Amino acid sequence: EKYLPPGPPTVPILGNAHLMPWTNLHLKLKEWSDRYGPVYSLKIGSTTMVVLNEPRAVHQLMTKKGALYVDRPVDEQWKLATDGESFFLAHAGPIWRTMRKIAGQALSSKVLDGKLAEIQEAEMNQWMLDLLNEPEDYRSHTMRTSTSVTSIMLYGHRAPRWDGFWASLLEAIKPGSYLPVAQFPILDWLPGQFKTSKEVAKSAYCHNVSMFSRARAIVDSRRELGDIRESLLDRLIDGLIKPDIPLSFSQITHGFLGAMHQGASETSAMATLTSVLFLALNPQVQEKARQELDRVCGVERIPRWSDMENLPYISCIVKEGLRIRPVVPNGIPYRAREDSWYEGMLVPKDATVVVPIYALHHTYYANAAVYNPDRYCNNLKSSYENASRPDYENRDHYTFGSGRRLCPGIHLGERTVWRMTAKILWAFEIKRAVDEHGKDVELSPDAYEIGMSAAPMPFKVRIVPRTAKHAAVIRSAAADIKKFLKQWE
Ligand code: HEM
Repeated sequence: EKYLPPGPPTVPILGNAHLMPWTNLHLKLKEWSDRYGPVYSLKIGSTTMVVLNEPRAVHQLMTKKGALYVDRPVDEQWKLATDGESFFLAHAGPIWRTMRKIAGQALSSKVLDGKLAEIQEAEMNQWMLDLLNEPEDYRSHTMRTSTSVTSIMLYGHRAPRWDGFWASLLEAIKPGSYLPVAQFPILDWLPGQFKTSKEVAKSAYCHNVSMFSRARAIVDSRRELGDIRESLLDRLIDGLIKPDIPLSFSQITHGFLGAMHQGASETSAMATLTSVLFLALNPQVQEKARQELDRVCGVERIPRWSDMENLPYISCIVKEGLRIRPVVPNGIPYRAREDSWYEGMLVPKDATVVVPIYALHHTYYANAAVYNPDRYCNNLKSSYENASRPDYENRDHYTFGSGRRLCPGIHLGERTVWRMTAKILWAFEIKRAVDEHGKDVELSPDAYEIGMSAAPMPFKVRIVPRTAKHAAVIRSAAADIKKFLKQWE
């Protein structure tokens, strides 16, 4: 005990459990770091949690000793809700390793930028048309587009409408709904009525299994009709991707593809909505982006991912949005496999290890609370390249996690947010909404709903085409892609 990192004073039995807040844990994790040091520990009953709010500690432990921090904490509630199969929470054994390898190959930058590039661009162009026609519904259009891109990649089916089956996959119950704080085992210390009941976890499991099974059934039926597509599931079924060890039907359908869909759709949409919010609050950033876009694409051409190297300021905007409001503010916790040491402090075997993404982003970046895309003008490497750079002090952000459990959708997530950011800025002005008296409607950069992920609460903005010419280009591009998109329905 005496070698543990410092932390708040404990009380008998509870340890620090009574100090855990019900909301805004991300702010508390930062506050404790300011008080007790960047690496600190908490006692939750008999368990130890170690928080690493320091780039050096994350590098030394999560990257250099990654094999020790590759597991997730063991939690009964998680097991009930996922049958122990979910990619997110799986024990880091052979099945998890097999899933990681398949995801790494299927969602590599090469695959995404090959045959699948055109369909991602087309979906985003459709999004622009939707914004043009129904700007007030920008939130649901953004969610539909993000979930559609994911279902095309995973299942070969797009979500043409917000009220159809493929969009409804987004309603798969997220870990956050049955794990409000269970990831930090405080719930075991609270009276029964406050606990997330086991029933909730079990019903999350049944709901998700039925959604993911239906997705699989749709793919199986279309394949029976000879319609074979370029999706991850199609390639798995055809043996074009060969798992190192055989995965059962349920492991592929629920634990792997289902979990990937859960991890993909909302995260990318929320990251884009954060950029929309901060861009509305910072018209000067929009103006600077437009100058770059006009120089590279003019009015005639919609920007594409292949323009990325020539549009560095767009990449800065994407990175700054991911930094200032990370989508998973407290990360997903890890479990220490063995005792290890950091600067004379013990991280004991079985400790829950937390990399507090929001706290890191708001401690180590100059004027961290200020939205300033320019901070990235000398760091245009991808998030993936940044995650493994040896000069860890210059890492762009931790929004996709750390170490060996780094988000396997990092390339797809980054591309989706980049494409949306470039296209919306090229085509539209994002203006503050005005009320009936002509006054700006209040926009708060802090109005977020925070559970396991952080989602900006619905906010009002006006999304206005920059010129009639821009609107015409959107309409003509959308007419061209209608037929192309049809083949994914
Ligand atoms: C902006 C978009 C995204 C963000 C911010 C994001 C963030 C994260 C974070 C923070 C983690 C935890 C990493 C860790 O434990 O260190 C994670 C894990 C994961 N993400 Fe993402 N993600 C995004 C997009 C995606 C996409 C597009 C997919 C799949 C197509 C995906 C699938 C997953 C999966 C399966 C895991 C669990 C991996 C494991 O435990 O081994 N995510 N993501």
